[in-house]
Amino acid sequence: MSPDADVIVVGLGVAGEAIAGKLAEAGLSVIGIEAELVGGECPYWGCIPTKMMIRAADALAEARRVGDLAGSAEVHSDWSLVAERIRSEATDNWNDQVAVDRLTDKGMRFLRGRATIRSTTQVEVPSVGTLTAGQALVVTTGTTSAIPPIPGLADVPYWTNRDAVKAETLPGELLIIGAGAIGTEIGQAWARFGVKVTLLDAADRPLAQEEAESGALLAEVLAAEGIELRLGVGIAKVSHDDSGFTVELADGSSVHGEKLLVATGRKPTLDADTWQALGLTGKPGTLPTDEQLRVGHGVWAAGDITGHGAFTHMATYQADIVAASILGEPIAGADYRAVPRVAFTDPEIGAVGMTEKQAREAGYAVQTGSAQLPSTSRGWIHKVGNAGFIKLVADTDADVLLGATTAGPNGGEILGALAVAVHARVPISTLETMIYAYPTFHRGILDAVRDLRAAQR
Ligand SMILES: Cc1cc2nc3c(=O)[nH]c(=O)nc-3n(C[C@H](O)[C@H](O)[C@H](O)COP(=O)(O)OP(=O)(O)OC[C@H]3O[C@@H](n4cnc5c(N)ncnc54)[C@H](O)[C@@H]3O)c2cc1C
Ligand SMILES: NC(=O)c1ccc[n+]([C@@H]2O[C@H](COP(=O)([O-])OP(=O)(O)OC[C@H]3O[C@@H](n4cnc5c(N)ncnc54)[C@H](O)[C@@H]3O)[C@@H](O)[C@H]2O)c1
Repeated sequence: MSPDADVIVVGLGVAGEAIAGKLAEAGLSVIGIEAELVGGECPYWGCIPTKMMIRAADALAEARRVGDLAGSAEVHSDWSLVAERIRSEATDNWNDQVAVDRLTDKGMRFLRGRATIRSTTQVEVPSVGTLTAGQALVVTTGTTSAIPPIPGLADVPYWTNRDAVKAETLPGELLIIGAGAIGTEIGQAWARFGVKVTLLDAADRPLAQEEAESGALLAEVLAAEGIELRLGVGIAKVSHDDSGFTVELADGSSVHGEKLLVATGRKPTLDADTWQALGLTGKPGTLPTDEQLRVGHGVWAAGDITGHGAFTHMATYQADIVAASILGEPIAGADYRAVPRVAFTDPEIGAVGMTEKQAREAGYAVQTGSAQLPSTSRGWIHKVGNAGFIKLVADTDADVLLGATTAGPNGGEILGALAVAVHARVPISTLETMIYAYPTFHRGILDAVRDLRAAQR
């Protein structure tokens, strides 16, 4: 029996859309299957709409800083502008026709439906039947919200990021379980629009995977903006009645609020049958891949499902490798040493590579150096809203950086320089002797390098 296509791509989110488009453009016959919306989580319920919220919330915060710097400003927030922008500009009212057309114009055959992977070459699609790939099966099915097994939670009408992104009006109060990237970004943005936000996390600080200093700084800033933080305490029970949600904590206290957002991480989308169909053993989880993103013979994966960081830039990075690998083109294998992360809070928390703890646990000879932004020229000029720091994590044997954090105004942009340094293993002696423009925030890197050198002496 002849195959139905050279390549079948299951899941047309960020990674699948990029791979299917590249392969179709290169002349392969490609079938792409999507259960929901082509583009996936990022454009419709993730990165883009939440960053529109943050852009608006940051404008409110800056306007409120006028009193300290330039006179006075009366600020009135109006969420309807944000909701309308998300609906019309970001998501086209959650309609993916433009994205579908972009792919079909490249020659891809599009199928809407939830595919079931039957083997390393065969996929079943409702009302279509079984399809066979001749050359490659690409699994790009992403992740969904992980809902923890907290007693009572499954029985209450909690929100995930999807409900928050679709909100036409804001509640008076929002409880958020999870002070990670989603919880802190949405929590701060909504608080700036007047919502009384409570952030709950079992970990003792926000962004618990990042440097301890990042969490401490963010906790201080969020508290100063009126957000209640209940950190380092587990959640015993959740209940809901006409007056809203009650979250009972393990220390015996409780909090009450109108809406409850659960932002406790993501989980991979593959069940046990799919896992077996792909020839894998053990418990289903994220897909194990080699450096060309191969899961096994004729099967590739990319994006969140590979477990190398749930970021759009990871999905697109891996997509390029998958497309080249299938086309037999030369490309460097995946390298995860310098994965950049940015929490788009204010201050932005940028980070790349290893944290100090990770570097020490990996056995490197570690030395750190840091600079506080308010003590730099630009930070001092900036004044209100200048909280932040730059922290470098060095391998003193090799004299290169293993990781870095850039917290502060434009922290995610300043990160760029240090992402290059970690990725390209730029010698610290080079970072020490290059010229940094004055007075920029990134000039703080030089202060942090000098602090590192002083600690080495
Ligand atoms: C609130 C939020 C904010 C975020 N902000 C950022 C950010 O600022 N920066 C950043 O880099 N990342 C951000 N992310 C993460 C980013 O959205 C993801 O890393 C990215 O979407 C991953 O792309 P993907 O293709 O792996 O998966 P997805 O985008 O999840 O796409 C997977 C697709 O596969 C489809 N699918 C699944 N199973 C099947 C099946 N059996 N058959 C057919 N189709 C199927 C799904 O419907 C989905 O469309 C954010 C995420 C969230 C939730
Ligand atoms: N700016 C960005 O790039 C961005 C923004 C949003 C989301 N994302 C991606 O989406 C992923 C998911 O975001 P997220 O914020 O849901 O996850 P996360 O992993 O960043 O944070 C989850 C938080 O929930 C807490 N938690 C887990 N179970 C808990 C429980 N039972 N009780 C109390 N607290 C609990 C954890 O301690 C953690 O702090 C992120 O890891 C990131 O990859 C990226």
